[in-house]
Amino acid sequence: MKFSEQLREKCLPIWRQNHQHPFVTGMGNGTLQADKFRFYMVQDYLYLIQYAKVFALGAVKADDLATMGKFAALLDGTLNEEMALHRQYAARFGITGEELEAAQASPVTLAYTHYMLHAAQNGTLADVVAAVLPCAWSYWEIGKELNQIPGAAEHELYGEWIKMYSSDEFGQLAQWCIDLMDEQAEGKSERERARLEEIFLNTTRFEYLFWDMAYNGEMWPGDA
Ligand SMILES: Cc1ncc(C[n+]2csc(CCO)c2C)c(N)n1
Repeated sequence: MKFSEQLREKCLPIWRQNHQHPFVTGMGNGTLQADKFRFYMVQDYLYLIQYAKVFALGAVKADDLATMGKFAALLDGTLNEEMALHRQYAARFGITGEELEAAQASPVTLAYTHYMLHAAQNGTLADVVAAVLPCAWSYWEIGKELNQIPGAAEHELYGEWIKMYSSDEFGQLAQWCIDLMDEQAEGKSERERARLEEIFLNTTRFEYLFWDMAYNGEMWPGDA
């Protein structure tokens, strides 16, 4: 069995919880309250900034030009395309550029992004991939599932999100990460594989916590 298949099998119960989370099902059937998505958009913007840095670390840790180039392209795409799209999408929810720039990371956003950065900074290329893979893979799975719901991709608020993450372009990125994970896990010791599994499991858990944080609008105690 491929390493990525092992990872998926191990995390399947959490993936199921992600798919059943009211934030996710609410995007699919259009019942999610706009203010919950608004909260998510702001936090996700902050998340993407840090995620871009993890891609930059992928270029640092890679030891062949093709992989370095791919991480550099992902970094460019995230910073100069995806984040611009995010700002446009956010504007539809009344979120201004100033609000995005001034936003504070919630406890879960901070914990999740710092965990990924810690794993990436202190580990090998395999650690970088284990940290980013659940984000790409789980969003693709969720995007594809929601896209099968009749009318979901045309919903005026959540349709764009569903179209973006179910797109072939996004699927290719997820598949590239899966293949790189398998390639990097090859020949690694049991101990190293266990560490990669732990990173993958923890970022998978953080994906769930991120949906939950957005659904409940969780900020720091005392903050609005
Ligand atoms: C909490 C959270 N998790 C995953 C993603 C998905 N995602 C973010 S960046 C990226 C790679 C392509 O730029 C992917 C797949 C998200 N947006 N927010």
